[in-house]
Amino acid sequence: MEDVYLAPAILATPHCCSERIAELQALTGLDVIEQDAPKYVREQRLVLWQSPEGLALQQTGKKAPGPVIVDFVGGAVGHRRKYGGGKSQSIVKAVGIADASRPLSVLDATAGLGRDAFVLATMGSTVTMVERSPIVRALLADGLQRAASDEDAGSIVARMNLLSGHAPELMQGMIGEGRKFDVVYLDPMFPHRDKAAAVKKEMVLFQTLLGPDLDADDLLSPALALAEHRVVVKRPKRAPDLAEQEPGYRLEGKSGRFDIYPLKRF
Ligand SMILES: C[S@@+](CC[C@H](N)C(=O)[O-])C[C@H]1O[C@@H](n2cnc3c(N)ncnc32)[C@H](O)[C@@H]1O
Repeated sequence: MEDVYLAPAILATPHCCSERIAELQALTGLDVIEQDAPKYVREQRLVLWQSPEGLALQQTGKKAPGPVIVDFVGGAVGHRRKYGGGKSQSIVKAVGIADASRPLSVLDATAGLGRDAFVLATMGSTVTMVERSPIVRALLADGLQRAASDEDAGSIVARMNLLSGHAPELMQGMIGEGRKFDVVYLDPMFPHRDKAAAVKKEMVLFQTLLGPDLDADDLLSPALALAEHRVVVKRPKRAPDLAEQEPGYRLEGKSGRFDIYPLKRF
C-alpha cells in the first residue's frame, strides 16, 4: 500500500456546537469545513468530527472505511477488558506484569489510540502516555474522558495519564529530573507495505494521517536510560531491530513481535 497524505480538517456538523468546534481547533490547529461545503472541499479528506458516539476520525468518500473512535467502554477494547486473557496476553508477558509482585509504572512513549496502554492499566499498571500528534491526542483524550464516568472503565483510565510532546525530549527531561519508570514501552509506526500488516482500519488511517515514524530510532536510547527494569518494543514481524540494537530476547506472535531489552530483574 502506498502512503498517501490526505489533508485533515475539522468537519462542522449540525449537531456539534460551536464551542466544541473552537475547542477542537485550539487542540489541533486544523481548518474547519462545513458539512455543506462544495464536494471538492470535502472529498478525499481526513475529517475529525464530533459524532454522537464520540470524537471521530474518518476518511471521506464512498469506499472509505468507517470512523475511528477511541472507546474503552464498549467495542473491541471493552470486550477485551471483560473477557481478555489477563496475564496470558502477550503484551502483559512482554512488559513483565506476570513476573512482578506489585503494580508497575509504565511509560508508553508512543501512545497512539491508547489500546496497549489500556490493557496494561487494566492489569493494574499506572501508565504515563506520550503522544505527539495533536489529532491522535484529541481522539485519545476524548476516549479517556468518556470512559472516566463509566462504572468499570473509570477506575482503569484513572491510572492513565496523557502527556503531549515529542517523546525523546520529554524522556530526556524526566531523566534530568531523576525520574524512573519500571518499564518503557515503545510502539512506533512502521512503514507497512504488505496487506496483512495493514488490515486494521485504524492502522490504514494512521498511515494516511501520520506516515511512518521515521525518527523512531531516537526513542530507544532515552528509553533505556529511563527504564528501571526493561524496555519493550512492539515491532511488525519482519521489521529490523529498533536503532539496529539487538534485544535481549523476543516474544514472537503471528503478525508481530515484542523485543525486550532487560535491565534489572523485577
Ligand atoms: C503505532 S501507534 C501506537 C499505537 C498504540 N500502541 C496503541 O495501542 O494504540 C504510534 C504512535 O506513536 C506516536 N509517536 C511516534 N513517535 C513519537 C514520538 N517521538 N513522540 C511522541 N509520539 C510519538 C505516533 O504519533 C502514533 O500515534
